[in-house]
Amino acid sequence: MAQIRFHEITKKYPGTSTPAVNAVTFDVPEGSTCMLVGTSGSGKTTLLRMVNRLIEPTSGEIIIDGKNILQENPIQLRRRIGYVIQQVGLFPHMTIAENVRVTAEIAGGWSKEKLASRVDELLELVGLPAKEYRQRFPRQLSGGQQQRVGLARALATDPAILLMDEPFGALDAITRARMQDELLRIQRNVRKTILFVSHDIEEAFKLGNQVAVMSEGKLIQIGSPVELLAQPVNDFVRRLVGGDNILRQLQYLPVADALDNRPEAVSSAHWGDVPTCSEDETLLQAMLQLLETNAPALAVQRKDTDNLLGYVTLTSINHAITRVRGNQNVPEGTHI
Ligand SMILES: Nc1ncnc2c1ncn2[C@@H]1O[C@H](COP(=O)(O)OP(=O)(O)OP(=O)(O)O)[C@@H](O)[C@H]1O
Repeated sequence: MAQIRFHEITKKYPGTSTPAVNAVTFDVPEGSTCMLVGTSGSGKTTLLRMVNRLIEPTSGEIIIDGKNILQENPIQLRRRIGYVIQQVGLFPHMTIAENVRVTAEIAGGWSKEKLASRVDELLELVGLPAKEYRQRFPRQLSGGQQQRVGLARALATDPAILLMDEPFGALDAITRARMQDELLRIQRNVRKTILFVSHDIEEAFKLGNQVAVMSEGKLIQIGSPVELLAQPVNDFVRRLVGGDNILRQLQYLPVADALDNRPEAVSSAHWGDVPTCSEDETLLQAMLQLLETNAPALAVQRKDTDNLLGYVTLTSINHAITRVRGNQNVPEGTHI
């Protein structure tokens, strides 16, 4: 595993007047997934490709596990970094197994036997049973299956870091959702540090521990999905993350945001009788439970101890959403 640290990283392409990436500083903690979102041309791909030095920064530092990668040999660096893009680019005349194997072969350091079993293991990991798919050719696979091979190939050298640039962008919505679920499953097993460019805010919220919002080369805000929804730094972020979207707020905000200690809807005699829910449930889950049970309130319990934290009611949920929607703190001079 590895941590990625960007420090004042800047890229100015020759002949352009403004930097594509402008003094960006943030950390991607080890084993976590950071989603890069933002408008078209905001510098996401440029930032991503500086990590494996397909693009050389103009200034600043990228530190991986304490080392400035700009002082490393780029070829060796890329062995430690998997790279998945939308155009999978499989070799058409090679079988699936050969396509996966070739990356590890180029990287070197693997015996033939180890490689063969590694390929099978990787195909299984990405949901392609090796027996069935090993000998097929890329043209005999669907787009989603080809994308799985792309992911297996990126994982072939067991890199600590995965860079993913819109990997599921060309897939239909159902296949995309399935691939996202697969990635979450794989990530639970392999725990890579992932930097992932996406245009799809649902995808960013679903996959990201952190979401980094970029605009015009600058990092505007970075935080967990809930932080971005609840405390967007400006209108641009609020619009981008769908801060106006009540359903999304209900889906992501935790019940802890809507606690009411003594709701009027529950007389004190009945406080012990109301249904319970856990503090890590979302406002949407709580709301559905309230509607289904017709209860005046839910008692919110601490996840580990079952201790009572407070109550939620439809009114307190409504207040929480209203509070979030009114929470616009636009810093002076923020240009978007
Ligand atoms: N090789 C290049 N030479 C000059 N300018 C470039 C080059 N590559 C990218 N740019 C410019 O740098 C800026 C950032 O591009 P980049 O591809 O990183 O943005 P992005 O956020 O990934 O965009 P998109 O979401 O559309 O893929 C854009 O203004 C783009 O035109």
